[in-house]
Amino acid sequence: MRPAVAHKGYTDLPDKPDMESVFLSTNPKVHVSPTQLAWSPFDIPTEKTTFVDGLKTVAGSGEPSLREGLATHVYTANASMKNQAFVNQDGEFLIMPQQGRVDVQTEFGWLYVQPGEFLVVQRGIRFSVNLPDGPSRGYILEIWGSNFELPDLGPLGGYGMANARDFLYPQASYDLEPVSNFEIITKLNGKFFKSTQDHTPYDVVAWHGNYVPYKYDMTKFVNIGSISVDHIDPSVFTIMTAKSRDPNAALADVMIFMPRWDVASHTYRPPYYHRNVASELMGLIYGDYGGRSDSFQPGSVSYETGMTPHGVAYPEFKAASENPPPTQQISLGSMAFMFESSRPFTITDYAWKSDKIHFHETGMWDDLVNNFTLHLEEVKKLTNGKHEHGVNH
Ligand SMILES: O=C(O)Cc1cc(O)ccc1O
Ligand SMILES: [Fe+2]
Repeated sequence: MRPAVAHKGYTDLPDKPDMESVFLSTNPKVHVSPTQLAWSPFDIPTEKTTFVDGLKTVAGSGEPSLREGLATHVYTANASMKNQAFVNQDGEFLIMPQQGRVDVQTEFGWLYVQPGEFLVVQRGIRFSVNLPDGPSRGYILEIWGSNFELPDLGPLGGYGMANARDFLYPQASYDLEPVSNFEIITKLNGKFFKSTQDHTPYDVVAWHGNYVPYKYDMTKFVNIGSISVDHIDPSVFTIMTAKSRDPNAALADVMIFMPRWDVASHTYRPPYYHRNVASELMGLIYGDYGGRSDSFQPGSVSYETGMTPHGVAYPEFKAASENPPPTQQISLGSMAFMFESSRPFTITDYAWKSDKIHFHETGMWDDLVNNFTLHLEEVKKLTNGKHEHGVNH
């Protein structure tokens, strides 16, 4: 209804001592360590703290003005943002509540996000975090110079892992209440600024396009894994990826470790003891993650920099080494293969005329009845004929 440019100008806000945006080792405020690091859950303060007040940076790399790098934050909040919006002009925020739901108003509409889900708000979009039922704590991954996208599925084909259909977008919604004093907090180059305006930013009546906040329920993830041998590279657990300028290395991958069958034979199934190129910052939404650090709890953070050795503690190693392999196997003692092409084949004269050629007995599918209509008839009986075709009950 009113353009965002209509405001009363920017004023500087004091630096946030618990936030960082310059991760170059020449910055005396950042620390370098090859040690395995871990943090217990960060306390939710008792004094009034909004999402923006409660932002704290844990680790990162690069610097936002160069459009290169990323930062990992946690937030702890106990108060909704009232007549206040936040806009990050540095990069994209992926927000993963760990405790307490958040009801997030954005310029494009509302997104209600619970622990187990995450929300992505792109660079430059105003949003307010409301707490519908009490305090909230969560993890944030911020990326500079890139956007989150689904990974290529490669040989998996058309679907699996995070399916596009499970990403939810807000419905356009707008506020009409007269607002006399609305505050916008801007983050630019890690510094904070305030501007006020006498109208709400949530006055967008319609939108189109795809540069829009979205959310994803991580329990919808379709796990892919080995069904023969070997512990697969955890890249199979990638929900979203963000490209870097190096075609061979992502700026960031967001991965999930959730309940799944781990059925491989002759395989040590926990994460192998490893030293790898990736820097790994992990959190826990709920439950446990065996043996990673001595006190990894929901809300904790653990971190190893690339090439720092790590792996599970001895009790996990022992249990995994002693557990018998699963016994159920498909078609034990058989092996089939397939040659596949995008091209329709034609059949040679030799093959066509061969006395080996034969055709399927068409009757072999006759017993397949129309279960859909049969089911409807059944429902009709159970509902005394009140069930109508095509009506969704
Ligand atoms: O270190 C971890 O716990 C994460 C992880 C999981 C896995 O299955 C393989 C490698 C890896 O880094
Ligand atoms: Fe690892």
